[in-house]
Formats: sequence, structure tokens, C-alpha cells
Amino acid sequence: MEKEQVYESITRTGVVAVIRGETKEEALRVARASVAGGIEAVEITFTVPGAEEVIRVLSDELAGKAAVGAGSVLDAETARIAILAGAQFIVSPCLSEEVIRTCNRYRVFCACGIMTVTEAVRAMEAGADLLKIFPADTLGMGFLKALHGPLPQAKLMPTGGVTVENTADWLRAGAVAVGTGGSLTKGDVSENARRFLAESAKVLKK
Ligand SMILES: O=C(O)C(=O)C[C@H](O)[C@H](O)COP(=O)(O)O
Repeated sequence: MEKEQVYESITRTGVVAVIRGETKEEALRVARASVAGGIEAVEITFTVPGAEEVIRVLSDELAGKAAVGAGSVLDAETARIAILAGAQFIVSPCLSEEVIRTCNRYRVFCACGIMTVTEAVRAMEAGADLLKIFPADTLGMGFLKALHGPLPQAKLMPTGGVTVENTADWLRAGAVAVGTGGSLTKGDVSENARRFLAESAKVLKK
């Protein structure tokens, strides 16, 4: 999947599902239910045991329906393992130039965690495709808006503490998408996904 298509998958609905299950089976179930609810980008975190196997299964099964990525990627080695398993995008919670470099070596979309203006600029200079504001609930919407002052070109995806209730506010504040884990994956996942998408549609369809 080309980088542009990944960006489209992430921003069409504006919601990325962050999947952090205790087992492979749970991760598969939650990812499938998220996509059944309309989400088009799922991030399998590397805290899931056997995450690369989950990525391998889903990238095949969900082809044409959703982009399948890897999350909690902390180093180049993990990025390479994820890419070999078929990950179409890589997400790290922190700024790691070696992760960004590895992604670009294989032309794979890279979302990189940032929490300061300096990190945002470094991530863009290193070639990150999307900046993940993390942890978004700690930094707040004011941080996102302030960042867009000197850096209007930055593509921002707040993650951490994003809920159905605040999704539209984050998008209105200027985010191109949000990443959500706990609020999506507890209870009826497909129904939660539909509720998230109803909120993002209020902003994105205008
Ligand atoms: O390191 C990563 O891969 C992360 O994305 C960190 C968190 O798992 C997400 O920020 C989800 O956070 P919640 O939506 O608050 O559950």
C-alpha cells in the first residue's frame, strides 16, 4: 500500500484503532470488530504477544478494507519485523529517528510520537508522515492549537485518552485523525467504532 493510500485510510474516517490485547485471539477479534464498525486503519501494538503474526493475518484478510499497521514500535528492529509481516504503517509513541529512517528505507508510512515543538520539528525533518501527539489527554487541545501556530503544515494525530465524547473537538481543533485504544476496545467494539465514526463525520463531512 502506497503512503498516500495509507494517509487516505487514516483520514477518511479520522479514527485509528489502537489494538492492545492480552492475546493474539483478542487482538484479532477487536481488530475485526473495529473494521466491521467502519474503521479503516488498525494499529496492532507490539505489546500484543505474537503481534507480527496478527499483522500477517490481518494485512492479508483486510486487504482493500483497512490499512493494517504496527504500534508501540520503539526501535528499528521492531519496525523491520513489522514491515516484513506486512505492516502498512508504523506508529511509535516516541521520536525515534532510526524508526523513521527504517520506514522511509522501505517507503512505509510512519507516525511518530511527539510532545514538544522541538520533537515535532525533528520528526518532520527526519521524514515522519504524521505526528502522533502523545499523551494527548495530558498535553491537551491547547497544545495542538499552539503547535499549529508555527507549524501549520504539521499533520497531527492526538492519541491517549481520546473518547467518543472528545473526538469531534480534537478534529475541530485541527487534528487530521485521532488514535483511540481503551474507549474503543471495551464492550461492543463494532458499536463503539460506529459511535466514534458518527462523531468524526460531524467534522470531516463538512
Ligand atoms: O504506544 C502506543 O502504541 C500508544 O498508542 C499508546 C496508547 O496505547 C494509546 O495512546 C491508546 O491510549 P488510550 O486510547 O488512552 O487507551
